[in-house]
Amino acid sequence: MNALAATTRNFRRASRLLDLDPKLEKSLLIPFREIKVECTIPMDDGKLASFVGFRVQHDNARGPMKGGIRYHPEVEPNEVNALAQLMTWKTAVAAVPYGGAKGGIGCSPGELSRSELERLTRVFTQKIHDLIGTHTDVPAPDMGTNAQTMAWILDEYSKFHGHSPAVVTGKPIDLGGSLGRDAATGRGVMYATEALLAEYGKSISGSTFVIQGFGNVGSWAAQLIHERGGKITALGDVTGSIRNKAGIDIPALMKHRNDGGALKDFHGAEVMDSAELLVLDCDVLIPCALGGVLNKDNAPDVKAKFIIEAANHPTDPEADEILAKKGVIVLPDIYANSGGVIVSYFEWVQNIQGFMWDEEKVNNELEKYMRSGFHHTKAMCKSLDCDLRMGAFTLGVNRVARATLLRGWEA
Ligand SMILES: NC(=O)C1=CN([C@@H]2O[C@H](COP(=O)(O)OP(=O)(O)OC[C@H]3O[C@@H](n4cnc5c(N)ncnc54)[C@H](O)[C@@H]3O)[C@@H](O)[C@H]2O)C=CC1
Ligand SMILES: O=C(O)CCC(=O)C(=O)O
Repeated sequence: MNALAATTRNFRRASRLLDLDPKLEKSLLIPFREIKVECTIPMDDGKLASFVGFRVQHDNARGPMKGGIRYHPEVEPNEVNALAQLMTWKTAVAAVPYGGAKGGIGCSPGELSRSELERLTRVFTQKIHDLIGTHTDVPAPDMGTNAQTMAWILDEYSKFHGHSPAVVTGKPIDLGGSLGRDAATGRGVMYATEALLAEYGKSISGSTFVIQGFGNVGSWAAQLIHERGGKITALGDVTGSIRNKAGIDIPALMKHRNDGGALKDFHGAEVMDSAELLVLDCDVLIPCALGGVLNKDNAPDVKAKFIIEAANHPTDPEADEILAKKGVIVLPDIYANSGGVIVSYFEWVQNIQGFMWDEEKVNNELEKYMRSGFHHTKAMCKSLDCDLRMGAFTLGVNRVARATLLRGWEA
């Protein structure tokens, strides 16, 4: 099922559980604005190349729209729409005063030089600068983008609007970024995992983990889980997968990666078939890469007892049903990976106040927000007798619906 159909299906199920008025349901579903722009740049060899950039602004009832910008060859309008909608429910579950948006450029960032990436980012910003802003729509990093990408957007935007640090989050610290933002999504995943396991009398220490994706989210989740005594028995990224039943030495793997080494060349583990990664025997499976990786074809073979959705929409609704029948507990993306946008909110607040927090404050506040999100999600599960995905969706959708009605925006 495509990403938008899957997200919309979950939204409609939540809407039915909440008994929303069909007109309100319709108004919540339709995006506020969809932007599609041509980005043509000269490449390093002097030839022109054209890329297509998107920004979908889904909803702003609860505040400025917020969400990452993805650089990936598979970026297309349908998926960006789904990701923007997910941001609307996610910011509401996290109880941060934002709506939802998402953007992206269809490109292969690994095949572009640094200067090509900079030109592409600046042209994209020139095309959308009038439609984003500190109090309208605030981008952040996602797959294939990072703090440097945000620095270029900030610089280009500021040429038109004056110095505006709060127009993007996930910036370098030297440009007003927040301490702790780089690790925030992975740290939030770790807190979410702790909270879920505790419900079942378990803990990170003594549990086994398999992680797909070793970029920003996956590598921080792996480090923080390893620090707390979790045993990571397998890991994979776009280049391949590795396993070690005794547990992978994550600090050693980080050093290997930071020295430019590929996963498959790491001496502390054996190379394995990536197709097997998601169905390996483990306590906790954490997808931290692409959407739709758990589907009707592989879900019957999943052996993990818990799935923590660090990636956005990694589980297709058909897989959800199969996993539920098998008794696998799935902690949904709109709660599990909300640590990133929570610390983005702290960054935005610090920029607006012109006052920086220390890292301990950022992490303590993040922990509070993650615990509160879990508590409120569980409360919805209890009152509506539903699973965690519907608990999180009903929590988020209900908060956005209330804000919409209070504004008098009912259709
Ligand atoms: N960066 C953030 O703050 C947040 C990211 N997310 C989600 O987390 C996921 C990962 O994002 P980041 O870590 O930021 O991206 P990233 O670009 O830093 O890392 C992506 C990782 O996924 C791997 N990957 C890509 N294609 C793959 C494939 N076919 N098979 C296996 N691995 C593959 C890459 O090799 C890399 O290790 C995405 O779904 C993103 O939307 C969610 C919330 C916040
Ligand atoms: O930090 C943010 O503003 C958004 C991060 C993001 O794109 C996501 O949570 O999927």
